[in-house]
Amino acid sequence: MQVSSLSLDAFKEMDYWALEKYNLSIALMMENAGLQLARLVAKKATKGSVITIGVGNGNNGGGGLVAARRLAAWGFNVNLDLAVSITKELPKAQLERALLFGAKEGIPKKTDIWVDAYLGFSQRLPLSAVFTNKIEVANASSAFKISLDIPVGISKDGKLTGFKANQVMTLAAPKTILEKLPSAVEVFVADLGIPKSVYDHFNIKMPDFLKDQLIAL
Ligand SMILES: NC(=O)C1=CN([C@@H]2O[C@H](COP(=O)(O)OP(=O)(O)OC[C@H]3O[C@@H](n4cnc5c(N)ncnc54)[C@H](O)[C@@H]3O)[C@@H](O)[C@H]2O)[C@@H](O)CC1
Ligand SMILES: [K+]
Repeated sequence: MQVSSLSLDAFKEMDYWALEKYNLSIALMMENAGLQLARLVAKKATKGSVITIGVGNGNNGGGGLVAARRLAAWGFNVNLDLAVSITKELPKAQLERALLFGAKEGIPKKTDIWVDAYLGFSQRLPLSAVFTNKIEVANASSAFKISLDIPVGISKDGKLTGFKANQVMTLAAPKTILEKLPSAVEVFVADLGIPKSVYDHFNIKMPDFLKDQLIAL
């Protein structure tokens, strides 16, 4: 029987296998993730929308920074809430590009759309104080909230204890941890460019990415 949702560990295994077997790189997949995230944000935004993207020092942050660059390129007002110093090679390069494209560092007075690319599937609970403080500030804002991959601070049983996302854009395949989110939270799955043979190998149903690379679940 094929499954459609994966545990985070099963997803990491599939992801790693795809990277190795098909000579894919994280940078390449991050580019796909960031483009789909930018599309989802742009659907919600209007011309004058103020967008804040919360960024951590990992690949989740890197995906958020690709989205920041794409949104800035489309003319949006993009702000970056850097939770920690961005020192890792890949997110650092993405940060430099996003700034060159016109994204600004800092939290503006009012945000219309707040994106959580603070932490993704490598987050360990409890979060450090710097992240809990960031989540508190974001949750106190009236902004529409979108999480990349999984919300920062989500508990193992899927309780939305952290960032209060209105939408979650998860990558490549649905994750079981997202099944227990409140029903009002809209979950989307985005195409990372992983081929069908990888889904078949792991006995997972591939979302119909031929139709659209961003699918509402
Ligand atoms: N193929 C892939 O693996 C891809 C992954 N992408 C994204 O990358 C994410 C995973 O990236 P990473 O593994 O770099 O990690 P994350 O971005 O989830 O986390 C970054 C780092 O935060 C630190 N951290 C973890 N728990 C913490 C805590 N409690 N307090 C403070 N710091 C903490 C860790 O050092 C961790 O490495 C995914 O969720 C997804 O969004 C995408 O960008 C593209 C492709
Ligand atoms: K996230």
